[in-house]
Amino acid sequence: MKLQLALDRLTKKECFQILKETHSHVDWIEIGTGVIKEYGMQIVREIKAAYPHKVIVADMKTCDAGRHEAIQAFEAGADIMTVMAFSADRTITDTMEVAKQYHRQVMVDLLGISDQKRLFELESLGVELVSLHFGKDSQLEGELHAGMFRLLQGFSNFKIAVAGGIHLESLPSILEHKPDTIIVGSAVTKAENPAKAASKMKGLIKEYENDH
Ligand SMILES: O=C([C@H](O)CO)[C@H](O)[C@H](O)COP(=O)(O)O
Repeated sequence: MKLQLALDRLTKKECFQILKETHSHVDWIEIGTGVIKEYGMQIVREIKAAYPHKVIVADMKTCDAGRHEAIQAFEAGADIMTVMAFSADRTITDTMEVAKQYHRQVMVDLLGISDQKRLFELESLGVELVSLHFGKDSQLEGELHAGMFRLLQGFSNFKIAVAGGIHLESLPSILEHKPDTIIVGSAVTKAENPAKAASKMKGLIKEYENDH
């Protein structure tokens, strides 16, 4: 299982400081949507240049103009870009077509999707990687819960990432669902000691993998 660190609501200086402290504990680095909106594709370029061996996820949250935005992300050095599951099919297939040309990947963000019908459609579009996502604003009124994994029941072909306010206490119950990637933002970036928080997260993941 990979640990993906999401850099959200941070200045560029803070992003680099947190990466300096945590990079050895994380597998994938996500440049958050808000950070991209603040600094543009340049920050994706700079983080890829600083961490060339890490998988860089540009959280574009593309919902239209898929071809253009996928090119933007991959040209900037992203290994994975995100597109919203509620987008038009054509938006999703265009991003995947560009990804194929660049030998990169697309992560389809399931934020707001609660019906398996869309999952069947995504499967038939050839989607390979999805992220189960409990949004930041919803986190003000609740928590990512195990029931959300029901959406993906029966879909063995998807690689699954999971995100949404995951913290040290909630991580063990998420691990039980064996996602391929665990996305963690605030629990690390807002921690008093981000390195310690990331190392504990990675430690729990490794421990679970050793035991199962
Ligand atoms: O995608 C995200 C969210 O929509 C804000 O842009 C976050 O990267 C994702 O939710 C992980 O962050 P935390 O919820 O803070 O763990």
